[in-house]
Amino acid sequence: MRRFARGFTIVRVVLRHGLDEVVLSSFRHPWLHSFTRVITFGRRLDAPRGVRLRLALESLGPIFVKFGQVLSTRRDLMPPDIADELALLQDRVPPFDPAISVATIERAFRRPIDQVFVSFERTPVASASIAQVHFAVIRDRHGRERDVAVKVLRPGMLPVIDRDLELMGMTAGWVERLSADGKRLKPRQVVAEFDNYLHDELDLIREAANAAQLRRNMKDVGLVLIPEIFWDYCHPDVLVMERMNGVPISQIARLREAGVDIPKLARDGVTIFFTQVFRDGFFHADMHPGNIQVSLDPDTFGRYISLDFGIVGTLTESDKEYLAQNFVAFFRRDYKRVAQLHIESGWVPANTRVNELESAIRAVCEPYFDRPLKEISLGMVLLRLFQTSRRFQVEIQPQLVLLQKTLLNIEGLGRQLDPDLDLWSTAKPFLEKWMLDQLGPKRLWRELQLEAPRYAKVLPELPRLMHEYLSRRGQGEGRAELLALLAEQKRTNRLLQALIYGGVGFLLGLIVMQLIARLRVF
Ligand SMILES: Nc1ncnc2c1ncn2[C@@H]1O[C@H](COP(=O)(O)OP(=O)(O)OP(=O)(O)O)[C@@H](O)[C@H]1O
Repeated sequence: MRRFARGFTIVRVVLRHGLDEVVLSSFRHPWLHSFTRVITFGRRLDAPRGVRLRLALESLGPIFVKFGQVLSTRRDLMPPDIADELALLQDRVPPFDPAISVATIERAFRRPIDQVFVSFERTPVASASIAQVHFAVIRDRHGRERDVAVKVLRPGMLPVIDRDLELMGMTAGWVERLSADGKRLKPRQVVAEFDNYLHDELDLIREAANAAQLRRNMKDVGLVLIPEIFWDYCHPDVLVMERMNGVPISQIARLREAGVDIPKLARDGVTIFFTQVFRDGFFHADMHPGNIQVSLDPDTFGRYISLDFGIVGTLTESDKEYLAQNFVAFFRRDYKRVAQLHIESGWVPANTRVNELESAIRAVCEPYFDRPLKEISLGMVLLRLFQTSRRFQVEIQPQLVLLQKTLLNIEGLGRQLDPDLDLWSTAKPFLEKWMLDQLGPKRLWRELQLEAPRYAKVLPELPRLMHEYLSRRGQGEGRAELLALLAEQKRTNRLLQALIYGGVGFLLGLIVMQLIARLRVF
């Protein structure tokens, strides 16, 4: 019954905001259009479609707002006017009663709150649809008091999320079946991805693990601080981490006044991003200014502070390699190579014609080279490439979409800090060094080291494996082949030995003759 009522509310909101025009525009069933025209007779719609969609999602509640935020990053699927409007969605909800935070913590740790924390601030510092943050003090393993931030999950979210997701899934099914664009847009897949993403966000242990991994990765870079996780105080519903004290990155005037080198800050942001992406293949993918602060503490002055680790992106070795090569080929204007890389990496179907893709990519990229390099937005180039790929039946990989979104965030942030920031010259030495590492002896040595334990295990087993193989193959052809091979190998070895001994003997002979000749001279 509840599901029915919720479904009814959704239809009402869709009709009130005139979204039937958007939803039904590609539907092939004329009776649906006539029917909605009749039931919405006399309706006036003044705002553009993107604004109406944003307002509708806001009125449907936080889960739909989150859905809109996720959709805004899928610029490979959304028309630009809608994506821009969805990007304005704010996850603003009133805080929940602190008594609920306390109850959640007490349930998680099965102790009264004053036995969990030395002190706990009931008024939250921030509140969003999924969680709320409070400050507190704990006693760590060494008995020291530590200031912490406590993230508490909003209770009862799971059933609400599941109900809304079920309705979204149902609607996506209709769109896929009835809309002419259904096959390309893959709405059911989009909802399934959102489902995964939301359920991940409901597990704060996962977020804590992301933070711990990023902190370890970034330790030697010395440009960014990531809160320490207090694992003894973590639970799927509660995350306790070091409390950070920084100035929000958006307060540039305050940072400048405090003496922070702002252009360096912009360059450091790019370095951090490229290190996370290309060195580690593990990057913070929610880099909006609300999650970034700058430290003014004398020991860590001018360093970034990263917060909120709910969304991270991961890249495989081959993704990283192809991306780096793409960037380098792009800056050399080698569009053929860019096209070949897209095919080799499997980002476009193998039967794509290189020259067609090459000329489409040229049309995307060439206009950028009329501008100074510092004005080229790599995020924008990637976005255009994705849009071009749509014509080539490409299914954009989710990790690349996350990367492109983060790149846009970083560029936006960097240029806000320093309008003269030249992203390419900041990134180029990094990428070139990385490529050298990938292809050079360092990489070979690293791979040998990685493989060594496997060889160490396999080598002593080799005679046994050989024997097993021979007995399995019995006296048949296989055995004869193998024996022939072994005989051949023995012959080759003998030949090599003869050559080496012969060569060494010849050299020794030459040296002795030279010595005798010299002795004669003296
Ligand atoms: N370790 C911390 N130290 C100090 N303040 C923190 C810390 N973690 C979070 N905060 C504060 O809480 C706010 C919200 O935190 P966070 O972004 O992690 O929550 P969220 O629920 O994921 O919010 P949103 O989804 O809106 O980004 C931060 O902007 C910051 O002000």
